[in-house]
Amino acid sequence: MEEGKMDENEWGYHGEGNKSLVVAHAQRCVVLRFLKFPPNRKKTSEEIFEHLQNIVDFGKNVMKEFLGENYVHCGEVVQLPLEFVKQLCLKIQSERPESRCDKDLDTLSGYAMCLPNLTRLQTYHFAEHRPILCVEIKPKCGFIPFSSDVTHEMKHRVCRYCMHQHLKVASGKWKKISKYCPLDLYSGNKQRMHFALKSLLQETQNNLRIFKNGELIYGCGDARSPAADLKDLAHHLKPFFFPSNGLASGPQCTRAVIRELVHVITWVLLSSSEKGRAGTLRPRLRGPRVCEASPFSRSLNRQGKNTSEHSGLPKGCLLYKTLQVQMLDLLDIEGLYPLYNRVERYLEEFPEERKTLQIDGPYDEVFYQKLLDLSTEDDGTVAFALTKVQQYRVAMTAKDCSIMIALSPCLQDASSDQRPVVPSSRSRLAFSVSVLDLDLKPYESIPHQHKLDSKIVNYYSKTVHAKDDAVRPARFKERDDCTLVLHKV
Ligand SMILES: O=P(O)(O)O[C@@H]1[C@@H](OP(=O)(O)O)[C@H](OP(=O)(O)O)[C@H](O)[C@H](OP(=O)(O)O)[C@H]1OP(=O)(O)O
Ligand SMILES: Nc1ncnc2c1ncn2[C@@H]1O[C@H](COP(=O)(O)OP(=O)(O)OP(=O)(O)O)[C@@H](O)[C@H]1O
Repeated sequence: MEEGKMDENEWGYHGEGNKSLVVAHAQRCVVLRFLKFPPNRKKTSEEIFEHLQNIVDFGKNVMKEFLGENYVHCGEVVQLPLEFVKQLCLKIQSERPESRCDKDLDTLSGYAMCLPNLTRLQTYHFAEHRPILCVEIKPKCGFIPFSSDVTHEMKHRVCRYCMHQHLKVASGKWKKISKYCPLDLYSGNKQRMHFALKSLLQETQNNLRIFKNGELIYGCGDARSPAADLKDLAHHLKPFFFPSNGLASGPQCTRAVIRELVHVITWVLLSSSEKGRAGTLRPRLRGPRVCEASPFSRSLNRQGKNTSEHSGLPKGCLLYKTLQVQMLDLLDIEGLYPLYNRVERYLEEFPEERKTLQIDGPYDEVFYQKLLDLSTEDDGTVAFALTKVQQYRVAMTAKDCSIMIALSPCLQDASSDQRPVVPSSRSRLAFSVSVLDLDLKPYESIPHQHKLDSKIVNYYSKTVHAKDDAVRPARFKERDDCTLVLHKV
C-alpha cells in the first residue's frame, strides 16, 4: 500500500458482515477489510493491530494447514493515513445497509487488512479483461452432532441450520424458511447438492451472493431488501451459460441458465485442488448423513426411498476439508461448556496464565500442534479442557466461513492457462475456489453459544416439531410439491 497516494475516491463500498467492512479498489484487484465495533467500544490502536495480526497468523499457521495453501488468502495488515480512512468512512456511509449500522468502522487506529479481491480473482493474477462471475456461499454447519453429551434428542435428527431457521423467521430476521439444508450440500451426492444450491438461489438470506465483474448482482446486500429475481440473474448469466437448447429468452431459457449455473457450481465444489491430499485432520466423518427437516430427504422418505444413500465428498475438495475442521467440535457445545467452565475457574485463580494458555494468541505453530489431539478421554486436567475449547473455537470458525467460487470464460487458446477448467455448455470456464472470513471465534463467545443452542432447540421442539407431529398425515398429502425436487435439474 503506497500510503502517500491513498485516495478515497479510488475505493468503493463492497460489503460487510457483523464484524468487518470491506471496500474494493476500483481498478486494482484488492480490498481493504476494516474491523467494526459498537459505537461505545473503544479499543486502542495497539489492540486493533494485534487483533488483525492474529487474524493473519491464524490464517497462515492454522487454516492454511487444515484447508490447503491454495484455498486460503491471508492478506497482510496495513497502516493507512487516518485522513484517508476518515474520508472513506464518510464516502461509503450512505451505501451501508441499515441493518449493519449498529456498528461503526474503526477509523481511529488506521489499521486494516489488505487482501486480494476474491470476486475478481482471475484478474488478480492475469491482467486480461475477461468477464468474471463469482458465487459466494456461506454453507454453515454440515454435520449433525454425534457427541454422547447431547441431551436434546432432536439435535441427533435435525441439523442446527434447519432448526435455527424457525427462530430466525420468528424473530423477523428473515421472512421465509429456506429449503436449503447444509447436509444436502455437504453430501457429495449430486442430486442433493443441486437441490441445496437451487434452494439457496430461491432464498438467499445471507448464505448466497453472486458478483459479476466485482459487482453484487444477486443476493442480499441488506438483510431486509429483497434479492433480484431469477429472471434478472439469468440475464446476467447468459454470457457465461448461454443455454445449449438455443433458447434466447423466456422462462425456459431462465431455467436452462440457472440449471447450468447449479451444475457448474456443483462440479467446482466437488473438484480437488490438491490431488489426493485429505489434509492434516482425520476425524472420522460420523453422525447421521441426512437431516430430517430437509425437504429433500422428507420427500424421499415419503416415497419410501433410502435417504442415507450418498456419494460422499472427494477428500481433496474444499467442502470435505471444511467439514473436517467443523468436526473438531467433537463434544458439541453441551459437552464443551463444562470444560470451558473448568478453564474459567482456573483463569479466575491464575489470571496471569491467560497469556501462556494462548487464549488470545499468538496463533502460531505451537497453537496449531495442540489442535491435532483428537482424544476425548477427559483426564480432568485444565490442559485437556483447554485443547477442547480451542478446537471448538476453530470448528465454529469453519462453521461460519464463506466459500468464493470465481469463474471466467477460457480463451480459445487456453494452453498457457495454469488454472483448472470446468466444462459448460457455452464454453469452458477457468475457476478458482477460496475461503474467506477465517477469523478465530472469540473465547468469550462460548457462554453465548451455549445459551443460543438451547434457545434454538427449545423453540424448534416446542413449536415447530410439536405442530409437525399434530398435522403430519394431512401435511404429507398437501406437500406433494416437494416431489418436484426430484426432477432432474
Ligand atoms: O450463530 P449463528 O449460526 O447464527 O452465526 C452467526 C451469523 O449468523 P447466521 O446464522 O449465519 O445468519 C452471523 O452472521 P450475520 O451477522 O447474521 O450475517 C455472524 O457471522 C456471526 O459471527 P460473528 O459473531 O460476527 O463472529 C455468527 O455467529 P457465530 O455463531 O459463528 O459466532
Ligand atoms: N477478500 C475478499 N474479496 C472480496 N470480497 C470480500 C473479501 N473479504 C470479504 N469480502 C466480502 O465482504 C463481506 C463481509 O466480509 P466478512 O464475511 O469477512 O465479514 P465479517 O463481518 O467478518 O462476517 P461475519 O458476519 O460472518 O462475522 C463478505 O461476505 C464478502 O462478500
